[in-house]
This record gives sequence, structure tokens and C-alpha cells, in this order.
Amino acid sequence: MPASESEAVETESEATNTGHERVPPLELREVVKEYDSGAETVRALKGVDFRVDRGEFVSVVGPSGSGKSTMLNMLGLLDVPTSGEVLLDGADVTTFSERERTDARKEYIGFVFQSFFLIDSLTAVENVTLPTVYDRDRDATARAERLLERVGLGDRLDHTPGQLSGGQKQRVAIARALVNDPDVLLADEPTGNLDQETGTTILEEFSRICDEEDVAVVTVTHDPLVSDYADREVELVDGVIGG
Ligand SMILES: Nc1ncnc2c1ncn2[C@@H]1O[C@H](COP(=O)(O)OP(=O)(O)OP(=O)(O)O)[C@@H](O)[C@H]1O
Repeated sequence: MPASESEAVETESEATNTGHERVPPLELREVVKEYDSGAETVRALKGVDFRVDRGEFVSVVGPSGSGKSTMLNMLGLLDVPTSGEVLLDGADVTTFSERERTDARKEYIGFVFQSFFLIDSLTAVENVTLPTVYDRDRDATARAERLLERVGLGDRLDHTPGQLSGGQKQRVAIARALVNDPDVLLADEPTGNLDQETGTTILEEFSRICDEEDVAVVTVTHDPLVSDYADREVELVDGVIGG
């Protein structure tokens, strides 16, 4: 579409929408997820509607077994719903092939986990370059170095995980999650293995990523500290939002 035409569409859409006129990077619509285990069917999500916007930090909380991991798996395109839609930049990924879903995941989504999942024998820079879609070329290395500098680890580039503290390891994991320039960063209990002070620095990092890099961040957590840093808290109770 020529620039002038796209500007016209943008202006028209801004004129007709007073609130969020941009398509959210990730949205769930009426998502139901059931697990079949022999005779029993567990309904883990019971019609979840959820959206996150660019530059927004949302914390999903809820008791054990309420469906948080299941919801994160849907948002991360790691699993598909039994019914409902998962919209990535407006495209329903439930219509994608597995290959298309994998490609979309690599391109648009970064993951951070409680247990970091770093490779012990690789340096910080090498760990960060691992998910790059390119070969480990100079571009990927330079980008990894820049990301590590941005998360405050410019002086730890060649350290291996065994030479880093818990908070530093989590920051390597965050840099790795950002290396493919994702629209969305998903984090599962990102402060779970950290003391409160270190957890705070990680949460400040998420806020910075939202504000400065316009990335959408969604965390799933039991840690009440996370909600102090999030723009919005969403509660999941027994597979339903806002219970
Ligand atoms: N693969 C599976 N097969 C069968 N049931 C499952 C499966 N995964 C999850 N469940 C069930 O779905 C429900 C939601 O589980 P989920 O792991 O999403 O909850 P959660 O909120 O992440 O829990 P926690 O905070 O303890 O990690 C639970 O009843 C769980 O037993």
C-alpha cells in the first residue's frame, strides 16, 4: 500500500476509534482449552478474552491450577486452544500449520523462564545468540553484545552462567529473549528463583523494555511484587479471567 494511502487508512481509523486504534500484538478471544486424560476431561480455560498492547506490561496472577501456564502456552503459540482464537497482530494462528506457528513464534515472541535455561558451557554472548534465525554471524554477536550492555552486563560478555549471579543469569535470559526483536515478551515466574532485591531489578528491566522498546510484556506469577511494576493485573480463577 502506498504511504499516502496507508496514512489515510490510519487517519480514518484514528478518527473512528477513540481508544486503542492499533491492532494488539497478541489477543485471545473466547479461548477454551480442554485436556483429555483417559476417562476425564479437564477444562483448564473456560472462554478467556485477553489482549496486551505494545509497550504494556501485564501481570497474570491466580491460584495454583487456575490455568496460568495453559494461558501462557496459548499466548506463546506453544499449544492450540480447543476452541476460540489466538490473534497475533490480528492474524488467527489457530488456522496456521504447525510450521507456520513455529516460524511466527520465533519471529514475534520471546520467552523468559524461572529457571533461565542457559547453556552452562557457553558464554553470555553465545547464549544470547542461540535463538537467532541467522547463523552465528558477526551481526548476531554484535546484537547480543548490545543487548547485554542494555541489560547492564557489558562487563560480563564472556562469562559463563557459572560465573554469574542469579539476577545476572536472568538478565542474560532476557537479552536472549529479545535477540530476534520480538513484539511480545512472555515470562513464566521470572522472579521465582531470585531474592526480592534482585527480582526488583528484573522487574525494572521489564518496565524499561516496555517503555523504551515498545515491547508487550506478559508475566505469569505468584509473586505479588510483579504487580507493583505491571501496568495492569489480570486475575485468572478456575479458568476464567476476572474471577
Ligand atoms: N497436560 C495436561 N493434561 C491434563 N491436565 C492438565 C494438563 N496441563 C494442565 N492440566 C490441568 O489444567 C488445569 C490448569 O493447569 P495450569 O498448569 O495451567 O495451572 P497454573 O495456574 O499454571 O498452576 P500453577 O500455578 O500450579 O503452575 C489444572 O487442573 C491442571 O491439572
